[in-house]
Amino acid sequence: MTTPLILAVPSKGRLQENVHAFFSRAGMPLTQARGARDYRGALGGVEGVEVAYLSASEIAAALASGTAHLGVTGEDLVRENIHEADSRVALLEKLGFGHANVVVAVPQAWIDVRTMDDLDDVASHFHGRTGRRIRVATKYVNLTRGYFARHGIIDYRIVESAGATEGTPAAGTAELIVDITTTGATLAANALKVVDDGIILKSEANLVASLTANWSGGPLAAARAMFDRLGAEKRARTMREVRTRFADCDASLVDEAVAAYRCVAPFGGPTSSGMLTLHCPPDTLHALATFLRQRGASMVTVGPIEYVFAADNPLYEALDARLNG
Ligand SMILES: Nc1ncnc2c1ncn2[C@@H]1O[C@H](COP(=O)(O)OP(=O)(O)OP(=O)(O)O)[C@@H](O)[C@H]1O
Ligand SMILES: O=P(O)(O)OC[C@H]1O[C@H](OP(=O)(O)OP(=O)(O)O)[C@H](O)[C@@H]1O
Ligand SMILES: [Mg+2]
Repeated sequence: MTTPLILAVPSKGRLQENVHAFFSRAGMPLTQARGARDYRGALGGVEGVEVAYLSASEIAAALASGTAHLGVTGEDLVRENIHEADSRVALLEKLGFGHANVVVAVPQAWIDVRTMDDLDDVASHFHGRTGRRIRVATKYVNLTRGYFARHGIIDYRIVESAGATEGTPAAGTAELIVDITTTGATLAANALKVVDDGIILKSEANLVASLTANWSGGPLAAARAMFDRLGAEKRARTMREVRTRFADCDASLVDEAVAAYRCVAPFGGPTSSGMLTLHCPPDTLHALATFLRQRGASMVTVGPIEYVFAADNPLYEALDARLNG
């Protein structure tokens, strides 16, 4: 038996549902053989994949150590939990969900603190005046150290926080925080504000590959099949199929349409009877349909596309380049 590809996906939390939807959309539903308490599963439609259900932060660790080949987790957790992340994992694709910014936030009452430079001044004064260093509450210890160092801030100390980080300034256990924010509601509710140049990272969920895992044989072949489907679904999702037939439809008209409406002619120019198929992005669709009718089409149909399988496999090529580059 060949060794399986281990795909690590969130077992809980806010990314879980989106990850399931992401694979299902590409025709590869995550299936848990023995119900939701089974922490191993399979991926429908692709042979040789074993799904490991882990927490979002455990996924980063599994990718770094190579116990998982692929995983879906937030970039914030990758950068925080993996030392020199880019040498051990490859962030193959941003997935468009799980958006959150890792930010430096201070009390709104600190009206003189707008920038990281202002914060540096406050930190030095605080140290000089009290003999203590200002405390930064966070669970993003490594991201905080790196960012503060890049801004030349040294007069601070980190108070590790496991949860309710935004409450620490009011509770008197820290002066400021580094945490993630999405809507800003939690920061506002705790009378905190983001420092102007205090966005450490704009994070979202990523498809991440381990560069330390053993890819030989089975796993690489499984990844290729999985990525072929993901790529086909992605191309399909961003396009609509446009069909028409009219006598004056010729190659130059197709060139014009391709240039003006960012569409593609997947099967080339029109047939001898003027039958044409185009793939067109949603935002230029109506303009394209108007153009075709002005040029003589009496009917234009538009439909969704489920998959576009092409010769290339961009995700696989990206992985291959990182593994062999
Ligand atoms: N508003 C948000 N709050 C927290 N995490 C968010 C938010 N929006 C997106 N995320 C992302 O979700 C991921 C965290 O997911 P989740 O909360 O499931 O894991 P976790 O909190 O690390 O799990 P654990 O309970 O083991 O600590 C991070 O990558 C984070 O950036
Ligand atoms: O900017 P907002 O939209 O308000 O979101 C940010 C908040 O959401 C998350 O907390 P969560 O509710 O997950 O609680 P937890 O951190 O205790 O898990 C995160 O840790 C922030 O506290
Ligand atoms: Mg949380």
